[in-house]
Amino acid sequence: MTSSSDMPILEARDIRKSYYKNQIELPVLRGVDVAFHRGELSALVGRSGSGKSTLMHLLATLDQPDSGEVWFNGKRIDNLSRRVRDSYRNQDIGIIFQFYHLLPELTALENVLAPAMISRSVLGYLRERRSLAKRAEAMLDRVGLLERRGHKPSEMSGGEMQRVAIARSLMSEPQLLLADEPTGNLDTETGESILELLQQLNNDDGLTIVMITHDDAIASRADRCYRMQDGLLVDRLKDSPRKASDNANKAARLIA
Ligand SMILES: Nc1ncnc2c1ncn2[C@@H]1O[C@H](COP(=O)(O)OP(=O)(O)OP(=O)(O)O)[C@@H](O)[C@H]1O
Repeated sequence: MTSSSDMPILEARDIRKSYYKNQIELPVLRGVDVAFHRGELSALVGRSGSGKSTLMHLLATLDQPDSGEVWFNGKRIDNLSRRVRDSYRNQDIGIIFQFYHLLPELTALENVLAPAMISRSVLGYLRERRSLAKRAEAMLDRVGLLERRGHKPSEMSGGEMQRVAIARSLMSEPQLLLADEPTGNLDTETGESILELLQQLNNDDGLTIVMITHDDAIASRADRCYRMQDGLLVDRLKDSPRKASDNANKAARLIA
């Protein structure tokens, strides 16, 4: 029998996805099975065009597969209504991207607050605005950027913008962070500091992280690593089940 701690937090089952150009089918995912476990830092590594971002979009329910299933915490989520999928995305997962996706007119603090504002009614936001602002400051502090709270993206470095994006992704206390090439736009040293931050969030807070990268050296920092090639998962490169159970216990303690 599978105990709840063995159950993957996020799972893709036989996922297939094609794009069409001039009525010609381009199969991008050709039957992907992959399971990510609570408390682990996992990497999906593969060359450009292997289908990593497409898979991440499906795992995040930003798009739907042609066939196959996506499961989160033991529930199928790919076939839910748009509204329920949106709420999964807003509440249960955090997402960060290579190019940060910050709003240029807003300060760091306002960017961190933006999803909380958008997902609430005006009244709901006004009622909670003090505690939300406090939490946003705590998240900026967590990523080492509190003193930059009033800076706009144009006044920040790439590494700082990625930290703001990470702080924003943590606002809803997600169970899982999906990171698409989180260091892809950064120099080696800055990328290293972002990787260290992700490792801290994983080790210290028990946050489950799935990181997409084309870089083997970055992927080697993960506890578990899967290789994608031409729309298929071809290799499971390493496992670390002990870390998983340690972190699952840590996450359970945090929730309690
Ligand atoms: N909306 C789309 N329409 C048509 N083709 C697409 C679309 N999105 C992606 N593709 C194609 O699907 C394939 C896989 O793309 P995907 O972005 O998933 O790969 P990737 O491994 O993440 O690559 P990269 O590291 O360069 O982002 C590529 O050949 C790409 O050109």
